[in-house]
Amino acid sequence: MISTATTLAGSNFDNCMMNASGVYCMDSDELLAVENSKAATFVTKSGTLQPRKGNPEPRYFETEFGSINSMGLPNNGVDYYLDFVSQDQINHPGKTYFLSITGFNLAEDLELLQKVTDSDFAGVVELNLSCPNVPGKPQTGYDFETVDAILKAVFDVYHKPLGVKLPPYFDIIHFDQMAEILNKYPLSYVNSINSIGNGLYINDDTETVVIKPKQGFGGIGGEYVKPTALANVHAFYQRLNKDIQIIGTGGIQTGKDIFEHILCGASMVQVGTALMVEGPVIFERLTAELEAIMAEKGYDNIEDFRGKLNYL
Ligand SMILES: O=C1NC(=O)NC(C(=O)O)N1
Repeated sequence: MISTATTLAGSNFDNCMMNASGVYCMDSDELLAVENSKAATFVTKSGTLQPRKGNPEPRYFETEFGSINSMGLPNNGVDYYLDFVSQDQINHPGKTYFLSITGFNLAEDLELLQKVTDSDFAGVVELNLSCPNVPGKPQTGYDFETVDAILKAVFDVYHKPLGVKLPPYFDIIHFDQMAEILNKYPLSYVNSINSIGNGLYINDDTETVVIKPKQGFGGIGGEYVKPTALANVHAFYQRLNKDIQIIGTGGIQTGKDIFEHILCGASMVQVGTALMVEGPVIFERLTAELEAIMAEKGYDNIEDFRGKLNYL
C-alpha cells in the first residue's frame, strides 16, 4: 500500500504536503479550505504583533512561469491566528497545525513566542526570517549574526516544536555558515525556500512594472525558483544534523516536483504559487501524481527515497 504520509516535528501527518505560508491562509475561510483538502495540515499567514494592512495594491501578479509579490506581511495579527488554531485543535483533536510568526526585531519575536506560550496552541511554530517585502526591512536570514542571536534567545525561552523559514542562499560558503549556526539549536525543521527576493517583472506593452510597492521589486515564486529551492533543500540536508528535518518549498506544480524535493531530503513540502492558481483541490492532483511516481518506481513510502539523490 503506497503512502505519502510523513513525520515532522514529532507529529505524524497522513500526507507530506501543505500550503506555503502566505497562500490560502489569511483568514478562517482560507485556512478551513486547506484543512478540508487533501493537504495534511495548514500553516497560517505570518502573524505579527498587530494586524497589518500590508503594501499598496497591486502587490501580487501571476506570470507565465510563476509569480511576483510584495504583499508586505498583511495579516490579522497573531492573536487572530492563535484563537483560530486553538479552536480548530478542539474540533480536530490530535491534529498538528503550523503557526507562522514574524517580528520586526528580537524583542517582537520573543513577545510573539510569549503569546504562543500563554495560549492553548499545541502545534508547531514557523519563525519567518525571510520576508523580502517590508520596505526598509532586511531579510533577517541574510544577516548570519542576527539569526544566531535570535535563535539563541528564542531557544532560551521557547521549548516546543519550532522551525525557521529561510530565504534562498546562492553560495556554498553561505550554506556552510548557515548550517553551522542552525546545528547549534534544537530546531524541529528548516523550511527552504521563501521567495527569491526583489525580482522585477515588466509589462512590455506599457513598459511598466506590474506591482506597485518598491517600484515593482518583489519576491519571485513558482517554476522560476525550483532549481534554487531544490539546491537549498539538498544543501541543508547534506549539512544539518539529522534531527533537524527539512520542509521543501519552491516551484512545486506537480507530483514530480514533490518527488524531487523529497529526493533532495525534504520530509514535507509546501505549495505556494501553484496553490494560488489552482486552489486547494490541487492537493488531490499532487497526491495522485506522487503516488503514481512511487508506484512506478516501487516505493511504498517517502522514506524509501527521501534524501537518496545520486551523484555522478
Ligand atoms: O515571507 C514572505 N514572503 C513573501 O514572498 N511575501 C510575503 C509578504 O510580502 O508578506 N512574506
